[in-house]
Amino acid sequence: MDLIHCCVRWPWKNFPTSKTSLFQKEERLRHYNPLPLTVPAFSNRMPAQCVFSRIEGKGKRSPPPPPGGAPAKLAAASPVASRKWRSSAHALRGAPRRAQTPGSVTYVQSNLPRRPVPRSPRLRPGGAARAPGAGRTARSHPGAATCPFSAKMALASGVRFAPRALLRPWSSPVELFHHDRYRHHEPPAPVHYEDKHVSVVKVWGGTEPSRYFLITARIHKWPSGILRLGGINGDDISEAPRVCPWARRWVQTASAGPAAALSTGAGPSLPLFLLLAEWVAVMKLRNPPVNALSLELLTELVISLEKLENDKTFRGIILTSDCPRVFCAGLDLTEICGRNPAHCAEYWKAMQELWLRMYLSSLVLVAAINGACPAGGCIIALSCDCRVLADNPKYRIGLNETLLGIIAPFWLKDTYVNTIGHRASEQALQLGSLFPPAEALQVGLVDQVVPEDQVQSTALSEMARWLAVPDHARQLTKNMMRKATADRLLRQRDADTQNFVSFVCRDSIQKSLQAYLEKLRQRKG
Ligand SMILES: CCCCCCCCCCCC/C=C/CC(=O)SCCNC(=O)CCNC(=O)[C@H](O)C(C)(C)COP(=O)(O)OP(=O)(O)OC[C@H]1O[C@@H](n2cnc3c(N)ncnc32)[C@H](O)[C@@H]1OP(=O)(O)O
Repeated sequence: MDLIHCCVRWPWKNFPTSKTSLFQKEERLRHYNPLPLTVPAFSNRMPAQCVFSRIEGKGKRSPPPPPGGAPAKLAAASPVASRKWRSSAHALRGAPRRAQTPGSVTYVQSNLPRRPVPRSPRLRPGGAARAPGAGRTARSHPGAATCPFSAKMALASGVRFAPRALLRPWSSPVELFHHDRYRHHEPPAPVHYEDKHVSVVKVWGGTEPSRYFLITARIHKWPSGILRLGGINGDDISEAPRVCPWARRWVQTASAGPAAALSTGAGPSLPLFLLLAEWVAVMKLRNPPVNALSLELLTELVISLEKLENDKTFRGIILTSDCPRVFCAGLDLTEICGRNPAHCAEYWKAMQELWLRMYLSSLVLVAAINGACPAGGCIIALSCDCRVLADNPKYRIGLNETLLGIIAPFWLKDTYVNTIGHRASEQALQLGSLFPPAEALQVGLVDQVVPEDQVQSTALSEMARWLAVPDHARQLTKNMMRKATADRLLRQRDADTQNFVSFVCRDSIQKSLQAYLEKLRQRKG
């Protein structure tokens, strides 16, 4: 299994979930002393100030750490990073303004007189930034100096903007990078590009489609200005010509925010700013050939879930498959076929544990189902909060246990009933129905069916939608909806394990499992 964590620094620990709080935070932001901070180009320890510290004095910029180093640092620093930042923010507020170092481009001041900043701008999440005075001219105010994009960028690109827009969180550069915290880190892809607006200095992260990446780019008119562009892409970003229009457009539309920038064509059209507020982990199941739930995979999943749950910086997980054409083939039948009862018991306990963790997870779980999803695979998907299925008639989803001669245990049945209702479950369970996408959508097994290349981006938009809800309210509601079902298993866990073991260890069941496995192998031939 592969874990990919994408993260974005945001100035506040909790992303504002309502317009009011957004305004409040924006106000707070305005009053920060816009001192140039010298931070390492790839610092993981400045979750907030990074946003305002793109511009660094000459000779002061630390070289970026090797990409392999950053994730490790981040892993260590993430929970305390915001605390550290808070204390540095306090220190900053009282600190005297430093003289600008030669060569640094820290403040962007226009000659226009300052005007009081209106107090109630109209913010449109995801849309073009609109504030009183928008579209008339580029102005400066104390806060504008903190944004390295602001006036110069607008002048360079001809974009007309309002100063308030420059302060908008999503008009600031955002950072997004992907790394595999627990396993390995991919080397950055060699992508270079240069044009009159921007040159891409480095791309961090993989170039594989639908991966997360970070582009470090240089804005030409600001020799010392480094911009980091984060992105989520369904496209292959390894082709420079595709990166650059994206990057350029991002720059040009910075005043309208990344969401608008991403919807300009090269990036997916997402309300990205919501997603960018916190960290989202992407878990890719990777147990070839069919992501069968082996004991090892179950254990990995449980451990990873626990880690992510305990890491308070994460708010959501997107679960998807790294194996072509299969999301998850369900129980690994080789784990229960021809094995001793002790092994079967251990295996089933791991399955219960995973279901309990997923079903009651406080994180938002979105299943990006990019392949076939039978039986246990379907249960994994149903334990998530939301399911996006690729529109391919071969990608069928459902509980087909009866066709194997086995019976779905009560908690699998309950999960099914909770999702599609009693009558539909009764029918589907008895018939062992595997639904093609259109039918799965109709019966309510999945929430969206989209073209295959849009599964990841749709999952991300869904994630944004779920993350827009305050965590505590969403979590309590989830708990209220699901606890009784989970409690039922918790009360009967041992009995359920015994039932499972005695059932699958029966000779007749072993024979039918063997025959089924044989059939699968022959089908391949
Ligand atoms: C009255 C009291 C009752 C008490 C009740 C007690 C409780 C009883 C408990 C019973 C358990 C209930 C829970 C069951 C949940 C399950 O998950 S059961 C597993 C069901 N899974 C399936 O049926 C999926 C079968 N696989 C497929 O349909 C296909 O493989 C696929 C659509 C997923 C992918 O197709 P394709 O890409 O064409 O690959 P294949 O060529 O078919 O397979 C490649 C390779 O993988 C092997 N394989 C496939 N599935 C599994 C699997 N689930 N486990 C292990 N191995 C699998 C397949 O054999 C091939 O192997 P070789 O490469 O040929 O060796």
